[in-house]
Amino acid sequence: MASLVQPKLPIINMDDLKPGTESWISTSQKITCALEEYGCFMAVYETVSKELKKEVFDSLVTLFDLPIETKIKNTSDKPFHGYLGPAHTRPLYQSMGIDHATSLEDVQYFANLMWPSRNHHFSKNIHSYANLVSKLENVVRQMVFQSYGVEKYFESFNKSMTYLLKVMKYTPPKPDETNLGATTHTDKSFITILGQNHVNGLEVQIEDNKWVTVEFLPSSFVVMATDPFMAWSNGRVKSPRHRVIMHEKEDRYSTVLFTYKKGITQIPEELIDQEHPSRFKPFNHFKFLEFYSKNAIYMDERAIQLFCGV
Ligand SMILES: O=C(O)CCC(=O)C(=O)O
Ligand SMILES: [Fe+2]
Repeated sequence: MASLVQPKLPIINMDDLKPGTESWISTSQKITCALEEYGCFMAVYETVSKELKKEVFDSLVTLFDLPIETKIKNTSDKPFHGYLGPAHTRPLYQSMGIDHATSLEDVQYFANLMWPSRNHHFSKNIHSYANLVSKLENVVRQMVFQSYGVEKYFESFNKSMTYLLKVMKYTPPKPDETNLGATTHTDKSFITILGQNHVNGLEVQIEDNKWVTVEFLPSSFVVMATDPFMAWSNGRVKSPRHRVIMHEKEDRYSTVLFTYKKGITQIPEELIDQEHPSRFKPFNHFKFLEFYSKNAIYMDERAIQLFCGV
């Protein structure tokens, strides 16, 4: 008999974890299993306080209310890093990118473009938020590296990581309009950490034809593996397909912290053995992004296979 229970993503508490403690070790095992089975999990992370979260999401309402002439000033020479407006394939979607969002000067640069008369409040909150979320990314990456016995590569990885905070607004569909907020894809960052206001809409494919609607808990983020992370792990972690469907009548705001790795990413030799023959060649992450932006034949994990699969 078919089960009536709605499948859910694993929920893992990510607050106050100290390397070497029992809870660190057991959490490392849980997240590695979750990333291998689902490619993502829900992280409960109260380190980002409710007050800060409210400040950030309130400021996103103000940000997206700016005139289009202002929003298009958010440009970048890197693919998918600048303002993206609604298009006929995604009429409900807008996004903006704050590159190097863990640096206060870079957030201020973005804020000064949007509000030439200055908006210190925005810069301060976005900068704190990006830093706290980047700490979660660091812990997740360190734990996975440890679980796979390749922690020796962690420090050098940290030195070449860059952070993009992407912020999104989805409006509810008008009658006769598609309710598709974002089409099915896998992510092209290294790790994605996703947060939202109170409006759900993210769906993750956990098996063929089986999608879960992610019901965010208070103080939670979804941690998601990606094509480059899957390739780095030699196929161990899953790069989950996901999409956004707008069922609600309210605007949905979300944030993603995307990490990107500069230079060449090597697949650790420790992750290649008889049971796991080599599946990917070393790759340049930003070159992959460029390749993907010009050859969007596949929006899912087949893109990285095409780029650097063995
Ligand atoms: O807004 C969301 O929940 C998902 C956004 C997303 O998948 C992306 O930007 O890659
Ligand atoms: Fe995504």
